[in-house]
Amino acid sequence: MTAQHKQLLMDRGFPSSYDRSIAGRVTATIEKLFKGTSTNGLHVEPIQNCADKRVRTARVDDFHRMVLFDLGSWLLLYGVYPHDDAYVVAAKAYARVNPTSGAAEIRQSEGADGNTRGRYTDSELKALVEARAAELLVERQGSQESPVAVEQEMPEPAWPSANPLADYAAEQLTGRLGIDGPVAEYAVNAPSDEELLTVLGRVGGWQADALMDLASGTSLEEVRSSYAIADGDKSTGGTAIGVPSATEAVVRAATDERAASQFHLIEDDEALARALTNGNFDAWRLFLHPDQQKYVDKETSGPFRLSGGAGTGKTVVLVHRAVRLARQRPDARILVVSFTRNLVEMIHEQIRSLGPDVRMAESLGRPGISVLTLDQVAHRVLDDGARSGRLPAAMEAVLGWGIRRVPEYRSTGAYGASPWGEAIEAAGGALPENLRSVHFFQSEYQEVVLPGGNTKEIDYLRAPRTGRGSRLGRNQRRAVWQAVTQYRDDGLVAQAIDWDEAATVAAELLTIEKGTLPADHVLIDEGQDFTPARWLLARAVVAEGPDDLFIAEDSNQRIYGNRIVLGHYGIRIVGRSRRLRLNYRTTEQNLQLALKVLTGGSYDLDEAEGDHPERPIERDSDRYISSRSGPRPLLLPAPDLAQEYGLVAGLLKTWITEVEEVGLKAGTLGILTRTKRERDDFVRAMGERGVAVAPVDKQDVPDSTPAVMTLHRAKGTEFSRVVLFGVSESSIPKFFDGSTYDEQAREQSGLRERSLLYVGATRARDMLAISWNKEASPYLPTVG
Ligand SMILES: Nc1ncnc2c1ncn2[C@@H]1O[C@H](COP(=O)(O)OP(=O)(O)OP(=O)(O)O)[C@@H](O)[C@H]1O
Repeated sequence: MTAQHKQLLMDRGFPSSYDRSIAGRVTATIEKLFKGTSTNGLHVEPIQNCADKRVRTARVDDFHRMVLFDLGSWLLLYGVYPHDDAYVVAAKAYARVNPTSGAAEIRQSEGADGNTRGRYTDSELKALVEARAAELLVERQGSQESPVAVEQEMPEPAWPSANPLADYAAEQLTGRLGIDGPVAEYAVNAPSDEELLTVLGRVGGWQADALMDLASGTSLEEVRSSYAIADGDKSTGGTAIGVPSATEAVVRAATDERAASQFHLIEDDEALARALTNGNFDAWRLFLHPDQQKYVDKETSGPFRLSGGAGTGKTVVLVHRAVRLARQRPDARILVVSFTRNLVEMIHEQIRSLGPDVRMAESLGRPGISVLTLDQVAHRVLDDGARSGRLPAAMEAVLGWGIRRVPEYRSTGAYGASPWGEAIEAAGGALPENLRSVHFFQSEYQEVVLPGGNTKEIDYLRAPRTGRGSRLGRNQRRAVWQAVTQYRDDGLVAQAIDWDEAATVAAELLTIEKGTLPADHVLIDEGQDFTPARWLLARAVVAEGPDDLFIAEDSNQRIYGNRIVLGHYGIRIVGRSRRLRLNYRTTEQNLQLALKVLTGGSYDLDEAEGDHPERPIERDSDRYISSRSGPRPLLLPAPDLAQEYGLVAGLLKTWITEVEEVGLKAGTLGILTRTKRERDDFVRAMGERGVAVAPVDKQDVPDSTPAVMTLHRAKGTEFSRVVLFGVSESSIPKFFDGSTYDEQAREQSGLRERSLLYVGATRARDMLAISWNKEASPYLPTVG
């Protein structure tokens, strides 16, 4: 490599250091830097009296300069700043290797007072620790003076919670991990989790990441193995705080693969083009958390389940994994599945943006990546089955009747007119009144009859009903079967099947065809919401073996259907189940409120799978945590609906102005309601108050108008700011007629309602407001 041609290292903070409006000029500058620092118009200059003599600034435009480090054949891009700030940053920034962990870090030295990108300087950190030490002294003296604690029963507030690092000693963090002395001191003494995370947000870099991982329950040794590059006794070339390290040591540390979450390598034009898809360097494409990277790369011996709370980057991992597989195995048929067409479109776009070079399949079963819902997969399999002539036999095996062409599809519509409504009449009087419910029949059919392959009464009479609530006697089972027979007869007359039947028939077809299956690797997002029939299909589209099924799911976000056990449908994940814990989307304040909504619900599936995850989530030390801090959620109680509309209309007017001021569009605001009717009423009420908002159903979210949608539609989406509207006692939980047909159904409906609120509260990146009228929903935590 000649001195003329440079390779680039991009610091993780680089993409967020400048406004997107100058993205084009930043890219042009980087392209020139690639060709060499002496390229025309760059004016790459060293700085006088700087902390690190390798620092340079380069011209981006008349108003902005880039700060970078010239590290021989590598240029390390640090950030882009307004002209004057750039000089302040450049004078104080230095590149150093941490002597304990061996990790590279760019810091700003003592005394910097300009643009620090929101990060602490070395001297500010010292001051912070001294202030906390003084506070602690006062607290200790105070507690000695008044040792009598007043015992009082207090409702548990949403925040703040105890500092999760309080049990560590500062020396452990410094000695084992290489955390700076002042950061370690503060971390173990922080008054609460909220303050700890706010401070870590300003510490930034690998040190903040490592401490957040510790705070979410990862062990010290695991954290060390994620971030530490130090290799036995070999010298890291590290230096003390304030002292730049040798170029060779910095380059070695920053280009090590364990530094990939902090520095992105751009070695050639192709890598630059990839990094820059859509004209932007998106963090989710360039800087994966070490755990995310692990699950992108992991070669599994069979089905693998990746759990993780909302916003932990499950979809991001899935998208990276699909692209990684497609690059490594260009002829492989990779099927990526999500729950709705909207989500499928979103994932499709993300795959295109991460891997513009990878092959998208022309159709299911062809080489490349297909992104589909499982219902689309079922339809295509049925279509093939109709062409090969095997469809009637497969339908016969599942339903007891079959036809040669692909039947119509009918909705089972538990909330509207359902074909089950009439079929139930056929059950006669043997069933108790509470079980004469569309909801009961729908779930009995989905969870027992279809996956059990029941086509005759005798099959159903003997069928295990594991996991179902009410026990049924023989006569009651007979009555249920009468209704099932009627339901199927009605289907035959209409030549129509429902989507669960379609999935079961498709699974049957794939099993009896014995030909080539349509996929080599299947990656499933939103796994918590699929019914047994969809799992049977997912299992059937790919042969058992390495990397066959990769399932991302969050049982806390189950908002359809009931809890199920994958092992019952041939998907054995025992020993292959892991969890992501760091939330990238939601601020810690919003996340903690969302998690409190779940309190009281029992969601964990691992036990049911017979699995022993590396750490069950119930353990105290184990928790989801957010990498970002922000304002606490805004609570808007109102005495009646009209005033609730008024409050939210006022808030939206302010928010629209505020987001537009920072260059965002009003379409980044979301208002979420419990029902479609509440959504439509809301749109009308805002219109009357002069606030234009757009109802969103199947269509895309609008660009320049706040979007109003149901909590169900909001699954998988995100907004900069969110209003949860109508979180009133009268709206949430909402138990529809017949949905709570027995004790267990009631409990599961309650969990789904909690999950809906959790999903809603975790859609906001920056701000969350919650409004209600009269009494608040009982699921809303006490907020203190
Ligand atoms: N390594 C990362 N760096 C920066 N941003 C990230 C990273 N990983 C994820 N994100 C961002 O966090 C947000 C949530 O990611 P994603 O949608 O993949 O999470 P999820 O676990 O699938 O969420 P949910 O279950 O709530 O739908 C997205 O905006 C994504 O771009």
